[in-house]
Amino acid sequence: MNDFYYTPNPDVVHKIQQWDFELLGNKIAFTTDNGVFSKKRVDYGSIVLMNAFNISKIPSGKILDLGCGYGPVGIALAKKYTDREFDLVDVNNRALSLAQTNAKNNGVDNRLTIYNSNIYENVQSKYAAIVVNPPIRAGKMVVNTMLSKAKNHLVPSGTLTAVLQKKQGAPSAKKLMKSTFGNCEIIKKDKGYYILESIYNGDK
Ligand SMILES: C[S@@+](CC[C@H](N)C(=O)[O-])C[C@H]1O[C@@H](n2cnc3c(N)ncnc32)[C@H](O)[C@@H]1O
Repeated sequence: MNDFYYTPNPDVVHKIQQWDFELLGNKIAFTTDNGVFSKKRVDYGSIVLMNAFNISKIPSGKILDLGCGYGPVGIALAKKYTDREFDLVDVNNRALSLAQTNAKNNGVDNRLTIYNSNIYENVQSKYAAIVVNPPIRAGKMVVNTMLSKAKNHLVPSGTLTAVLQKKQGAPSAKKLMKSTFGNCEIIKKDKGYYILESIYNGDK
């Protein structure tokens, strides 16, 4: 049996929970279950990430919520920024099915596309922004690939915005993002969570 939230099909008995949570000024109804990340409340790092995300800095186009879990980041951003479309991807099918339910129950499913992808494996589009709260427990290879390959999935001037705790590798993630993109800023620090942001300036 495994209840690892970062596997395709967590083998753990279902325990559906429903609760409301205020994000970016909107009350959002969530359904969660065992076998998904942060099932009892929205993760604090994800809240810091969505609060720091600055829509006015990004070009026009779709936004990718990478490792969406049951959907808090993508759904909260979609509720707030009603002229944008979003793709939500995750490797965990249970999380994806909850994200679909949550998108529908909060009236944003018409602007969200939710699908399975192991990192960027099934990601075809280029995005105005990628937001990610990476799965530290899945290991460095997964986290580093999410950060370093983001470049291939952004339009010029698009941004990668990531949240990591200082103690879980934010400084080395910053170095990796800087070496990949040529730039990386810490745009927010809150209770040990760092929000790192890089801009894709196009390949010259
Ligand atoms: C830290 S959680 C964040 C979840 C969600 N964004 C949130 O705010 O609650 C990281 C997510 O990455 C997903 N993940 C793990 N490995 C992955 C992979 N190889 N490809 C895509 N997603 C993955 C996990 O299933 C998990 O939902």
